[in-house]
Amino acid sequence: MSVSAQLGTSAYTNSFKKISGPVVERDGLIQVPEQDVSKIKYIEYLPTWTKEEKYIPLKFFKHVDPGSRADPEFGLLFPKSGSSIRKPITPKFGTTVENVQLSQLDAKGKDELALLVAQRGVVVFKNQDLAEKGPRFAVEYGKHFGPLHIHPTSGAPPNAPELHTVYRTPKVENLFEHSVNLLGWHSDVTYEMQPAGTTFFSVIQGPEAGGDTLFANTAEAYERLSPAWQEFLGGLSAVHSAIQQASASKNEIGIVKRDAVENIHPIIRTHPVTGKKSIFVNSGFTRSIVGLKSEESATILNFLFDLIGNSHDLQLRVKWEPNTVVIWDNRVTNHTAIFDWDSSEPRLAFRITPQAERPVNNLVDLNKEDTNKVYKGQL
Ligand SMILES: O=C(O)CCC(=O)C(=O)O
Ligand SMILES: [Fe+2]
Repeated sequence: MSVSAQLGTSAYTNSFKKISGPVVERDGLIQVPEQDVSKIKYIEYLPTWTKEEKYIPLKFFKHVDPGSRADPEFGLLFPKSGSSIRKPITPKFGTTVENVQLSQLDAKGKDELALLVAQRGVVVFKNQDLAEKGPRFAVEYGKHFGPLHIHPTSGAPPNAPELHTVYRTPKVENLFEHSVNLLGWHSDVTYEMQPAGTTFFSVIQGPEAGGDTLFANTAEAYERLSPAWQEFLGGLSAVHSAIQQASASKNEIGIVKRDAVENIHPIIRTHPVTGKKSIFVNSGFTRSIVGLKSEESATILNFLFDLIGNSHDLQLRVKWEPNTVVIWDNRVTNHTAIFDWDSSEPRLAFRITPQAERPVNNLVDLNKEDTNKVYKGQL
């Protein structure tokens, strides 16, 4: 197998049609076939595309993370006299929260939420009314956390292009025809200069069992490295690419809303709020290490993908129930969908994707457009 064939062949970037099923052109929109729509509870979240929808390249902006303004005592989320409760999912990673209604949080409550998510990596909220409030509410809600990313290829509700939807048709057959599993570990849109930070995801309809989402803690993955490797990797940066995702989408449904980009990010990034370091590579989008020979680069990246994807002792698994909303900090986690059900039950989810700062190794470089000076121009 060639070096390039070992990298970046994730289910996430390559198997849109296999996983999502066919789309048709109807009423001027590319969308799911009519017979599938009757099975869907919240049809306003179904993905749609138009060939005319085009966006100009994203521009740099300074990001002040809402978590940096938060009360570290969490007096609004978890008031001493209140009924809200939090339980860790694993000791260092993930928290489940009950008796907090996300839609009711004011600006200060949302700041606390950003801090909680930064500290715990993944936070699971049960019994939420976000889906019921509709796509536009979700969009307005998410803007507090950063400018919302419009995905270059994903489908979205017609009135909410900022949402990214994930849909699997009832009619996928022979899912494992070409691969023994469909795991696609990634963090979201890391090919952008400023990838996602505090990211919201809700599976609003899914199978009775299956379709869970796996998460890995990349801050903990960094802690597992020896000091020598921490130092070595701290001086390196990697190319993240949207090209495979865009070309798969172009071939399969003829859609690319924004030209594919590549960006270089430090392999070890530092979180602007917690100050913690994490490994910032993912098998979905990270292609090569700047300045290394191809075999060296592939060896290191495959080692890191393996550390993140196969260390079950730094991972957690979310089982979706109706009205669960999960928020992850995309800077300190990787995740993968799980396609393990072959019943005719569809699965429909939406994501709110606020962008955050340009990743930096050292916080002295925070919010400088030219942050990664030493790496620039080496694509
Ligand atoms: O469907 C899932 O469980 C995860 C999908 C995903 O990776 C995403 O929307 O960012
Ligand atoms: Fe994702």
